[in-house]
Amino acid sequence: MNKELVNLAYGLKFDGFWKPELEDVFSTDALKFIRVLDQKFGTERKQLLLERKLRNENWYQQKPEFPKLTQSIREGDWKVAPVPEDLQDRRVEITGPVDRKMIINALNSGAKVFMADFEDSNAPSWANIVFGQLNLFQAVRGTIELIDEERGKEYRLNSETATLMVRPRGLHLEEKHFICDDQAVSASLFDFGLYFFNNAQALVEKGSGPYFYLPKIEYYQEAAWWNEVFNFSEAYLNLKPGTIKATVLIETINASFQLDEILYSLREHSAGLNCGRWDYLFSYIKRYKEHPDYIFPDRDALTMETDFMRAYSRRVIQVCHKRGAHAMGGMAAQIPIKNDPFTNEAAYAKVRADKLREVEDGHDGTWVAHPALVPIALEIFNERMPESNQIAKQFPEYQIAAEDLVAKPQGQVTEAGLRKNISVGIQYLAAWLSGQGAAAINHLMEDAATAEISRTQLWHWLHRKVQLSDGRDLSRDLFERFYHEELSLLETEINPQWKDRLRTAARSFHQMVTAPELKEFLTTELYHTLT
Ligand SMILES: CC(=O)SCCNC(=O)CCNC(=O)[C@H](O)C(C)(C)COP(=O)(O)OP(=O)(O)OC[C@H]1O[C@@H](n2cnc3c(N)ncnc32)[C@H](O)[C@@H]1OP(=O)(O)O
Ligand SMILES: O=CC(=O)O
Ligand SMILES: [Mg+2]
Repeated sequence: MNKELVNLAYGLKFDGFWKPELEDVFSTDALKFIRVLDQKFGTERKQLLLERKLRNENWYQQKPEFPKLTQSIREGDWKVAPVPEDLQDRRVEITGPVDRKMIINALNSGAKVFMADFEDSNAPSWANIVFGQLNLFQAVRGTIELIDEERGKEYRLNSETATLMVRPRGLHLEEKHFICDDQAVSASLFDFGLYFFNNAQALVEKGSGPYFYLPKIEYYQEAAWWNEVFNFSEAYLNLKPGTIKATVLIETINASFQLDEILYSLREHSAGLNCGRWDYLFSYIKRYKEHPDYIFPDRDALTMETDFMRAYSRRVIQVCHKRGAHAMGGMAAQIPIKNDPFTNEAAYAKVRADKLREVEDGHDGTWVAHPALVPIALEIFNERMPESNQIAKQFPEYQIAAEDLVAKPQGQVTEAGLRKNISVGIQYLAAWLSGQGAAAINHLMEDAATAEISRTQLWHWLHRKVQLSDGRDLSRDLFERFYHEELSLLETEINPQWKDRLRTAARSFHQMVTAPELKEFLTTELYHTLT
């Protein structure tokens, strides 16, 4: 890419570093497409975000209900368009950031689908974003490889690989390295647009297609916006309408009330829904932050067995199957524990139990965070779901009312839970600020969604001066004591070389937790600090 040419020809201002090998991805035609997308859809995205903000103000004071305006959609007899062959069987999907080695490992993992993630598990530094696009460009063409000389390991794709899906960043995020009319372009349009423009044709030619996961959608109007983006993009490349397929993550409390509407908005492009449980909890805590009766217990107590979580996941299954769509399960946070077979087995047992509940409840597939968990989840789904999916199974017996989706969480807030949130939050932020969007902390997968639960819970508990299980009220002084003790502990354990980074992360985390207002996303607050 010639920087000056881009600046002159397309009115885009480019402000990132450049490497010649990126030329494949940043052709001037691809950049022109980003420019066109942003011009055509950028203003409406901002409008949607504004509406989101207005709707979310005092959300908790409104009676939980399914929208009256769209009753006919909920009661209507319609189905989504069928999905292509390579999206029929999605029993196990592996996810991971758009890192070169992980892309190769995930595609070779034996999972049916790999979701390459620009979102929760990716810290959106310019390097991660652009090399992520290059990695995917080569993955689509089968040329991606990595030679790790130090470990004497070479990575290439097997002859059979997982179907590739890509998760662009959410609507709230921007890509600051591309400026269009003095404004940063939408990160959603940037990630989607570049991947789509560079790869859609090649994917179709090899019998697959441009498939996406859409994160953090809150209202069906946002799904309708994506649908327009898809229609326009297909026409731009002369692709058959409906070539793009997308699974929407149901990971906000608002979206839970609009499942039919979201599927309907995308019905020619829909590849079902997925239960993004971690962001869902984060969203629920945010929307109920002012409610006098809602206190969320320790993070560990908020499991999929909790009434409101079970109601949410079962409703996703019920609605998806009624509409002929896949209902995908979510991510258990356990990952393998090396050199400790006993605790490792306990972690695997938790994953098995989670996948068993999902398949028995009616999910058509699930997510795993690590290649070692692919066979574990496959075994459960193979045993209980002999067909490619179980969409044909209807669940009229699931009687889920609006109130069930927001049933009050039960349980206690403990000192241990509080300390864990502080420690995990600081450690995750330190990883994120150094460019790593997913990390293994306390043998669990942590990413932006899980860390957000820790942050919002602490903010909520502190601002409500919550009573701990031992009877103490959480005063600011008590919080400060826990915070400093947890930070000191981390400082003694960390390699001295990383101490400064840890302290910077701790300062940012502390600031967000003690701020008078709960910030909507840590990723938007801290994006400016990522280079
Ligand atoms: C809330 C949500 O949005 S969930 C979805 C988003 N989150 C994710 O996708 C997280 C995905 N998982 C991960 O990022 C990783 O598993 C982590 C960071 C949690 C742990 O990674 P590591 O510390 O590297 O794990 P570990 O050392 O056990 O890895 C062993 C091997 O598996 C590979 N691996 C681990 N996880 C993955 C993955 N998800 N995809 C592909 N390869 C993986 C590693 O690269 C490593 O490869 P190598 O042996 O060739 O060097
Ligand atoms: O994206 C998935 C989630 O659980 O959040
Ligand atoms: Mg998420």
